[in-house]
Amino acid sequence: MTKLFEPTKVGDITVKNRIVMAPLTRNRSPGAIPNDLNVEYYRQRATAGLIITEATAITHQGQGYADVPGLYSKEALDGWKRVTNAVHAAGGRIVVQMWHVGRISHTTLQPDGGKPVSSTNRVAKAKTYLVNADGSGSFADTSEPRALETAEIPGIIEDYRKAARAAIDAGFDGVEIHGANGYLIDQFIRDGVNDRTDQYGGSVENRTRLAFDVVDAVVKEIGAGRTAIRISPVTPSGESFDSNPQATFTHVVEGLARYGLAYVHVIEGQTGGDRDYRQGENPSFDYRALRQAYEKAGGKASWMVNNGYDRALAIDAAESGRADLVAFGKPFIANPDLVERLAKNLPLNTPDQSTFYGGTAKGYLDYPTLEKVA
Ligand SMILES: C=C(C(=O)O)c1ccccc1
Repeated sequence: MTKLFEPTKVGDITVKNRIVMAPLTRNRSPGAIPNDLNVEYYRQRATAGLIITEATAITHQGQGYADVPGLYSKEALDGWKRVTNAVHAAGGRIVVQMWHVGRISHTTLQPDGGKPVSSTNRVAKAKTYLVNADGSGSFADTSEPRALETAEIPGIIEDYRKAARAAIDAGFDGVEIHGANGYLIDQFIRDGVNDRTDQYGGSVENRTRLAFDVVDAVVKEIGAGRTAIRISPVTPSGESFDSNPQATFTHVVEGLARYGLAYVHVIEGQTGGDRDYRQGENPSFDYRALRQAYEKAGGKASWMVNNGYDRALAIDAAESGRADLVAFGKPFIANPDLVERLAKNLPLNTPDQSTFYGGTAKGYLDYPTLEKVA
């Protein structure tokens, strides 16, 4: 059997294979509280070596889409406890993706209808998902943000620390800090978004300060072996842009190397799109060089790759050592038993895009598994 299906250690977490369920927003947790549907959805997919939950807001301010779950209320944490119990009972391992959306939000989703916060006061040309009074869902332009005051930033870091502690107390095997896809941390990292003049803006050292302060706080709270981070060097999601992604993200991974993290999760290319997406006039991003820089700086975390992987590409990535773990998104939506299908090289169900966001069990719990079609 190829390496992709072999067990391995990811920080403190022992996983039974290298196939990871990528974070997938599904907008099926009204009130930001995980419910029975969510429990069953994650339980169905527990044969993954590791499940990364959908992006989960660390605070009300960190929420940017309707009906996504949170990590900040007792009801939500009780709901997550049921999810982690179900996944563990099924032999799975699960980490939560901790999310602060920054400016990718809408005033109607913010505390007291306030402005979303970011590194900048410039609005993103981006959409967020709202649920209308009649229960229907729709995408809306994100609202104009306000730039965080310097004095507010320690409070944001504290919010991540508290959420990480709450996650472990809710039974998660670890946390993935969402540093990708144009959300808050990425809004600080990218020089095309961050226009600050304080110690969190300008130089790459300053722009990455928030990312490292968050990693530092989470590692100190729950341990490096249960802490991971996701980055997306070139994705344009959330109108993200950086003038020199190779240099910027080489600095990011060199800084991460000192923490002994469980894994580093890298989205290769445009999230959900072109694997060879380029920012502006920059050449193709060199992902091998990125990992080499990480390891040259002393980094030892497992290396997780994502975006557009199929069976052959994933097997090659694992066999060649280019990646330790491969995360699959849409294939896991439609195939709860993806691991078995990949291991036996059997056909995959096709995901139904119309039921990705919002709704009920349809397109969420009802994809057929092999045993059902046998
Ligand atoms: C959390 C997301 C991300 O990381 O891109 C997301 C949010 C809404 C729709 C799809 C994806």
